[in-house]
Amino acid sequence: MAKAKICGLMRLEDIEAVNNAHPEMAGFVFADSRRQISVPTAQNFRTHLDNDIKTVGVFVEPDMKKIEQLAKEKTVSVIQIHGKQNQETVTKIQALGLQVTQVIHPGEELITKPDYVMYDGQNPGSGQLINWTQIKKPDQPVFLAGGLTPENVAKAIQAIQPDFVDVSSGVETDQQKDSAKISKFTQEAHNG
Ligand SMILES: O=C(O)c1ccccc1N[C@@H]1O[C@H](COP(=O)(O)O)[C@@H](O)[C@H]1O
Repeated sequence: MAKAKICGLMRLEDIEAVNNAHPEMAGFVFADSRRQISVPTAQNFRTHLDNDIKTVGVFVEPDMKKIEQLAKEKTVSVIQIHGKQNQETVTKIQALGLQVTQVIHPGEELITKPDYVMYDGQNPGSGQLINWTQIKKPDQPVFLAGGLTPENVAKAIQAIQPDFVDVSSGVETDQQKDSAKISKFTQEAHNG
């Protein structure tokens, strides 16, 4: 069994699909991406999302002004950082009462002290599978991301035994979130 995070929600109907499937976390992308949403959109989505689903703000280079806004309005409770590791930034974000997920690549050493660690590829959100053979388990709860789908997630859980599995492209059809794929992915994660 692994917990699930569905990332890159862009429409109110995506929020409805996530409420129905009920993963543990949902992600809003603030990084430069076709999935990027604004802070007011994320605030609106948060009000429609079930209370017990944790929300995550996804950044490459953290924008502290946006992060302060997100913390103040309680729009997210976790910040996911794909960029360079920097302990000063991690500490600043934690001081706002938010948790931090540091993304690293297979084979890379963790040099910061985040709350969670995520293994993802060099091109986040591209649906590319990562090299599972180079994953070392840190002390923190670990997320596996990169190219997961409803079809391969059970195999990934069996191989790596991550605490969380994370998906964006793998639950889309024609670049939009697909409610049936979101349900199947979440079920497979919870049963895996
Ligand atoms: O989804 C994006 O566009 C994105 C942009 C910038 C940083 C991260 C992004 N997404 C993250 O990528 C992983 C894996 O995505 P995929 O399943 O391989 O498509 C996921 O954690 C998203 O949070």
